[in-house]
Amino acid sequence: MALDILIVDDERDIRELVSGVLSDEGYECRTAGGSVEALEMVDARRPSLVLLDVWLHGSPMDGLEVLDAIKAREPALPVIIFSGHGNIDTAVSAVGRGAMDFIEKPFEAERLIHLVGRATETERLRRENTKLKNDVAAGEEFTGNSAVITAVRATLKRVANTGSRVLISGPAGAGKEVAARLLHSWSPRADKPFVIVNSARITPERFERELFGEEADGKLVRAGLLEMADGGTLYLDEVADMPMSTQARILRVLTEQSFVRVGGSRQVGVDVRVVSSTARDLQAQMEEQQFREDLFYRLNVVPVAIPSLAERRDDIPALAEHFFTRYAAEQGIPAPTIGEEAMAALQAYDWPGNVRQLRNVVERTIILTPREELETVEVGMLSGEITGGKLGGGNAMTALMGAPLREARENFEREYLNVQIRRFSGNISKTATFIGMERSALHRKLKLLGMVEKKSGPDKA
Ligand SMILES: Nc1ncnc2c1ncn2[C@@H]1O[C@H](COP(=O)(O)OP(=O)(O)OP(=O)(O)O)[C@@H](O)[C@H]1O
Repeated sequence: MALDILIVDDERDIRELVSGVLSDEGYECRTAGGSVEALEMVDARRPSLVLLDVWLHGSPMDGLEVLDAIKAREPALPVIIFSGHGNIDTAVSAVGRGAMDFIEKPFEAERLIHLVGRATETERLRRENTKLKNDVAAGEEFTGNSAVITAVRATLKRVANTGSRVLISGPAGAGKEVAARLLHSWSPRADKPFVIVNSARITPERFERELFGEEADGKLVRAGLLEMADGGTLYLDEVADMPMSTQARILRVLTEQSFVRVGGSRQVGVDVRVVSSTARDLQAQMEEQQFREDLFYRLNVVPVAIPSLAERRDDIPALAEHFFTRYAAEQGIPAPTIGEEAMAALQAYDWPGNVRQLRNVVERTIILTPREELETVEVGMLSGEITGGKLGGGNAMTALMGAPLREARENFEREYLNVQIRRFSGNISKTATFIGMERSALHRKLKLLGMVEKKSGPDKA
């Protein structure tokens, strides 16, 4: 995770010496011999720290003026001043003008390393935090062991090292971002930033500024998301919401690995891996001229589809346990066990909001249930939206009471089998085992009740 240091000194020997010492410490160094070149380099790519000489012979600006120019661009960018004997006063005034510290020439390598380490501490912490956040999100582990999620995980693992572009499709809340973070954490870019471009939340007017940053009179005004993602992964969330004009520009970035900031003319080079996601049918968007076909083919090198939770109900137990454990830990209580009936209700529900909704339901259950009752999660603790009328809820019971026994029994059986079959994703063998019936007997029962077997699910036997 090399931090980028810009060394500005008119003496070549000093530049080379400092750059040698710091490179040995694992920093990436750029050097400039004069003020124009120095500011040019700051504008081309924001460094993590600038080491700046007070005297810059042969330059239009001296060190203090360069310091002012840097602070005008990026007040938060740390600068350390090199001062010679006899200009300590100047160095002190530089600190008054925003320099972080100064170091007197000639200096010991140890002192230089110490000062640079201290000056870059904030930047290092910021990067480590980003990494930590990525790890935590990846720490979601992309829970689930259904066949489809296992296959998705295998694809992500296979392409993580390659740098190929990946397009993740699936409905809202299904886990597209979790998958993208996992891919990033498995890639060689893991310790570089994972930057999200949330296309649905950025207004079309602001889009290009957000993505490409701004420049005025050749000077950096604000770095954009692309620049911040340099070396890492850029996640284009809900890519179909990107305005057409931006689509054309992003296409150029993909082919040239460089771009021009808004209001600028210089080419800024970046090395980013682009992972995008969509909940919409991009094919239809293309037919309606809402999405560029050439961009689609560039982004969709490796397609990864994450189905809705209802299409992979076998993941529900693992996900529910994962969230109950997590939210119980947050409340400082032991992870509850999930009662059989409660689990059946969770597995039978359709989850229009997918994994996000499941997570919210679990969180709500943990918060709303008194602690002493939380040893086992019972069906009654789950919110009505999950159990509503499906599992012997009030309405269903009233309907049964109003019917003769035979009809009531048939209605009950129909309802019961419906839930169980959905719970096992249409797998008749698993359903039969669970309800304690022979498979053939279950077939007969379903026929008798006029229930058509679901055509989905791994086992249509
Ligand atoms: N496989 C998973 N394992 C653990 N948590 C998951 C998983 N999938 C989704 N989640 C949880 O659901 C939340 C929503 O997932 P995510 O943000 O990845 O969805 P998405 O498909 O990107 O949808 P959207 O575009 O609406 O954000 C995540 O914050 C995470 O808590």
